[in-house]
Amino acid sequence: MEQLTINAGVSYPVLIGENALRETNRVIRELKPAVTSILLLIDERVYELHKESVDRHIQSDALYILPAGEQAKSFKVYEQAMGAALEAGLDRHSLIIACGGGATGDLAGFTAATYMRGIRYIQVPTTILAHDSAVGGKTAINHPLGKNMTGSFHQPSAVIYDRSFLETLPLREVRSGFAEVIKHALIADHQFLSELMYEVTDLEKLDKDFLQYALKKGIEIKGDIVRQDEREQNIRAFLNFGHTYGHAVEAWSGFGEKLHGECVMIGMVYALLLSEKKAELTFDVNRFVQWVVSIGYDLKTKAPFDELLNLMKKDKKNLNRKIRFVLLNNVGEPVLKEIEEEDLKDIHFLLKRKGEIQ
Ligand SMILES: O=C(O)C(=O)C[C@@H](O)[C@H](O)[C@H](O)COP(=O)(O)O
Repeated sequence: MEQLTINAGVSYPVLIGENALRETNRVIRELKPAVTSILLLIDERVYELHKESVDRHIQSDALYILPAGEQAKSFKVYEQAMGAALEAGLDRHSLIIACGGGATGDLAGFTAATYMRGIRYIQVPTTILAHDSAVGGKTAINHPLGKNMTGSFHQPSAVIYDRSFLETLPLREVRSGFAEVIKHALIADHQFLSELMYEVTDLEKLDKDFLQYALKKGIEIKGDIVRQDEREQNIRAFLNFGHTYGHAVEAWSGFGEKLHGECVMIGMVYALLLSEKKAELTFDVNRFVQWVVSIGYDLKTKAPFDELLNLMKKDKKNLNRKIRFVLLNNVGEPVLKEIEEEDLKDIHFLLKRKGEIQ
């Protein structure tokens, strides 16, 4: 098992490896002040598939089962989770444990951030996607008008990433999560991207050790950015590469029809095409597109431009009503730029053509 430390205002460990879950009770015992009671918020599918090891290694005083996937990030489920915390009698020294993918972590983290104005929580991510969302303290729920519109920066006390959860992930979830790994490479590390493009030819047959290496690398890249800018005042926005258009597609399709990472991949290709036009990108975007299509990403979307534009107008990176995009001057050289609507429209139709001939 490997251990990383994230420094983002506070410091906390990320344990990553085959049997990381076994460390849960030790990690909790080491928290100061001592934890008085524990509420486990867990994704229903994860509980179905991993009940035995979860019950054995996570000793909670109360448990509340959340709907699987993005549906958990609603005001209704937030109210229910808050109710579960109140009924369990959590106090200010209690702990919430989030066991599930990105949506579970975001909902549980937001519940912890707001319960009695903030209590501690631990992330137990169970998906590839959550190597990203479990680290860095962004917690939120969705609004029909936009993704993650109600939220808070609230760092976890620890992240316990047991890779045995990943073995039961459906291929679509693997693909969705891997988009965020690719994002970390694109924004920060040319060499890492080359390794991914060379090694990953079939997402169904990912080598376990290579996957752990890639997840750790992604977490290190993210940790380094979050250490410098916890609250997204500047460079943390780079972690949002692919998310401006991606979140718009996700919200347009009603949160669920397409998975988050599937939308982020569409958004990243969009941002790469935009980077060719509005930044100095000379990287071979066509080769990248061929690779991602060959490993199963679908770049098609039926979303009409005007509706995506209205959603992008609500993006959290915007300033003074101007849409701002993370572009790349090169792989590993992100830049935040204001973009005009005409350019956004041109690239929307360029991406549509690429999607149709993929
Ligand atoms: O941690 C960040 O910062 C990110 O932007 C990472 C994203 O991959 C993640 O999906 C995040 O939750 C999106 O945040 P938002 O601010 O665009 O809602």
